[in-house]
Amino acid sequence: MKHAIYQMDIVAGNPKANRLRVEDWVKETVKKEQPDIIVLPEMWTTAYTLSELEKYADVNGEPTTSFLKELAKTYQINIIGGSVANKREGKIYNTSLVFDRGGNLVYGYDKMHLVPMLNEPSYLTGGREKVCVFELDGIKMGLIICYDLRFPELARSLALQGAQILYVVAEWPTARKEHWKALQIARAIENQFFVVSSNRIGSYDGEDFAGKSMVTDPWGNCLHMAGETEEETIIASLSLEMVPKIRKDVPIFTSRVPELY
Ligand SMILES: NC(=O)CCC(=O)C(=O)O
Repeated sequence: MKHAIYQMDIVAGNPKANRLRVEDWVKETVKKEQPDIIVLPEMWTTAYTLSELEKYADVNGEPTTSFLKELAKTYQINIIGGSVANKREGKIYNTSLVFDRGGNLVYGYDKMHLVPMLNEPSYLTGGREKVCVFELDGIKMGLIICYDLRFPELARSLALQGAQILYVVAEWPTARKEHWKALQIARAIENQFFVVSSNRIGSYDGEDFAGKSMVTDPWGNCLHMAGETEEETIIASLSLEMVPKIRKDVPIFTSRVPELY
């Protein structure tokens, strides 16, 4: 399954400009690489303009849903749509949307762990739906948003539900870049699945973002890592047969005794 991961800079508070950038990137990348699936970062329409989200947030998932749906259908690609600020019933969520090649919305997720270090709890509402896996091209996958990466129980739940790939869409700051790398490798090793991430670069309101979008295999090898400061596209084909092989060779899922812990 060929992935194209967009490590992008984000124009703060300008959803229209960011949609144009994504549209151009998809057009160019599909022409050059014919990926099966594309991956975008967290809050890619607005950046962390939290105090202004009343103005910039989507309303009931629009216009992002129509925009990504159209891209998926036009280019017949699966889309892990990063996340966007999304207003529903007077509350703003940090919402991820996933589309298949036919433009069908196959999964939606509201970020459940809001990050205190970036002041999210003052502006956003955390999702309270139980997480689940979704399927694209017949492969089970899970998706988490940035700070969620620090909660191993969440990734484990998705692995137990059969995920072979975990996507992490992020705006992870440079200040904690060592955690970013180590946590992805840890989640990959302990759950024996691929971890694929898209992080932004650039700065907003005094915070620098780390880039270093990554692809880690189920053995914990980092197969790809982007740089820290430039927009980049990672192209990665995943050998999914590694997942059952490693789960057979190091059978942690049959060795677990969850009733004891
Ligand atoms: N956007 C985020 O969730 C940032 C998470 C973060 O800064 C951290 O976990 O550290």
